[in-house]
Amino acid sequence: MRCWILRRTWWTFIAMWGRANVGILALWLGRGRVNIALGEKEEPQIWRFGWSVDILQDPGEPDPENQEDNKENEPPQDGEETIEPENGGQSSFAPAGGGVPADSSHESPEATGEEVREDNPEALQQPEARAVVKTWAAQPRPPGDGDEEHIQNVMKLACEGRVEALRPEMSPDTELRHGAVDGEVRPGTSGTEEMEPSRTKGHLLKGSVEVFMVKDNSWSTEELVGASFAARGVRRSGARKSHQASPTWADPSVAMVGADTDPARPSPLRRAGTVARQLLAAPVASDDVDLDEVAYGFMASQALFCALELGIFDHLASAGKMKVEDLSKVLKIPPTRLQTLLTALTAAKCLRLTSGSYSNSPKLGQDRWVSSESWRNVSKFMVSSSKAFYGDYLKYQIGRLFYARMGQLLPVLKGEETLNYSGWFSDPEVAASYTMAQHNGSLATAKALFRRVSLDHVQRMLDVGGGSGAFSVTAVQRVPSLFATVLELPAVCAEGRRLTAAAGPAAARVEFRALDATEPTRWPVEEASQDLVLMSYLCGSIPEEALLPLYRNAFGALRPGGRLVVHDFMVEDSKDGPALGAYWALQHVTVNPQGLGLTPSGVAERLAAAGFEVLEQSDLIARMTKVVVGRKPE
Ligand SMILES: C[S@@+](CC[C@H](N)C(=O)[O-])C[C@H]1O[C@@H](n2cnc3c(N)ncnc32)[C@H](O)[C@@H]1O
Repeated sequence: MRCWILRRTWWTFIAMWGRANVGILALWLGRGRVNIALGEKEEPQIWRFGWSVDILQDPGEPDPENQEDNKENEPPQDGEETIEPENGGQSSFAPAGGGVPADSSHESPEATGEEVREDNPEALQQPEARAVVKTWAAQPRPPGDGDEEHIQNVMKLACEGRVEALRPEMSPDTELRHGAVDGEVRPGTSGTEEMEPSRTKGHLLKGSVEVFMVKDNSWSTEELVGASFAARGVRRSGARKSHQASPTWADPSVAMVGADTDPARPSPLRRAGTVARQLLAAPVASDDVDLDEVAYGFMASQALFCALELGIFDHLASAGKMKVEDLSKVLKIPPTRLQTLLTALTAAKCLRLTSGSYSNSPKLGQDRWVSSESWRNVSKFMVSSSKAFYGDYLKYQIGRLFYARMGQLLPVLKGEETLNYSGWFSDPEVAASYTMAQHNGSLATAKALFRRVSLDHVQRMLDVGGGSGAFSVTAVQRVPSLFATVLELPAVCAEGRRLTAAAGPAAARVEFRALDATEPTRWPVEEASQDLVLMSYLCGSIPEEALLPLYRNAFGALRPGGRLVVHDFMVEDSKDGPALGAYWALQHVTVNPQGLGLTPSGVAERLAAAGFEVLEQSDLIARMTKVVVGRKPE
């Protein structure tokens, strides 16, 4: 027995010793890989942030006379590596790329550095991994290289914690990180425009870069800056190479290695890119509320609404950039006061301040490598000449009307009476202003909806609570034989007729009929005469008790096989978000306190109760609106 115990102890000791050695070896190997991944030179020389693979393989002083070097520093020309705005405009670098490529088999694991992640993910969290990134980013720029301003800007923004994702349509940070790193392709939407999956891939990669730069507060400024440069370098160089190498957009960094370097000797850029992606995948340090952002967000809202009211974005768009004194003369606002507004807008990233002048997001083709992707939203969405402009929606409806309504939330929650839509719109000015704003907000959404919901075989459509007729106009423009009837409150019908008239001859196929949807009377259409009934943003605007009668009316109006499409602000069935859907539901309390905070299952249950088969529940505007489709059985 003693002998057995001794033998056992001896073997246990040997096994532990062996394991310890393997562990030490693994750590050593992991450390080696990390060092390799971050660059062979302990003290990298002047770093050029990845504009040229050649230079990156051997970082050194760029030759100012060398035309190739200079070319790499030039901003890309319009049309190069860009997506046109109508495609969703998500990425100006990699039109449809990003994520992990479908086929990366040409790469050795060593070249991709993937084993760093798989074998030893902790290695990337080790201090030396970050330290090297830090050293790397902190390298001085060669004089005359022309990028100092950018570096300073990025550093400044990173220091202030202001470099972050701007896109409201993005998924939560964590998802993006993992989505990007795992190369997952997720359909998504951009604002109100639908994106193709391939573009979504690019979007995810782009998004991830922006997100990791900021959101993880556990990172030091140097780490953020360093990793951001790493990721940008990878993306930028890779996008060019993959563009040349293949019409399908693969992971830029991978494409770059495959196309331009010897896989046996991966370039420092490639390795650094891998590290950046690993860091990207690091768990989010905190999921806590940002109390200040929530509490003081209304001040930023007002800055934005005032800028829209004053036409600041339009002025800056025409002039390119303006000093506060010049803008003050144009707007006739005292310079000190205006300065305060401009500072707030700059802090909120609506504007950019460079050498004492203010500008909107840079235009495509300028300043791209640091800023254009993250600072495009104002130029794209808030300048009235842009196709994607929705500033009027924010200005007239959110800024002028809902902002004030929201101030009534507490009394309404406590039971105080409030005006419903019908009462609110008895003031024709309110009805007109609201409806005009809604038109500006809904046209793009309508296009996105009808890309999702087919109009094949739809000849007759009812647009209940159809507002300005934005959805009806879009539908009749798509289908030349389609007739649409908008059922709306009387004051809105008047404004709707005026607005649709501007849509040209197709508008003749849109008619407006007055109706209060809360009154369960029969609708002014024949039974079983409609192919499609649409309720966009109506169900959140009327009391819960009116919903089932409304759906029953829709059922009666539809032919067998016809569909009812409910589109609205909705939260998930779990009722824990998303935030934008939840805020809108809360806003609705101030106009419709008896309303149902909409969820897909809440709507679906009522559709089923009215006799519909529920065909689909899906997102339309990411994190904000959803669509539930019911079909009347044949
Ligand atoms: C946010 S707007 C949406 C308009 C349009 N469906 C769209 O998506 O652009 C909500 C609309 O519901 C209409 N609405 C609210 N209560 C209504 C009621 N009881 N009867 C008819 N329409 C109503 C409002 O007049 C308003 O035009």
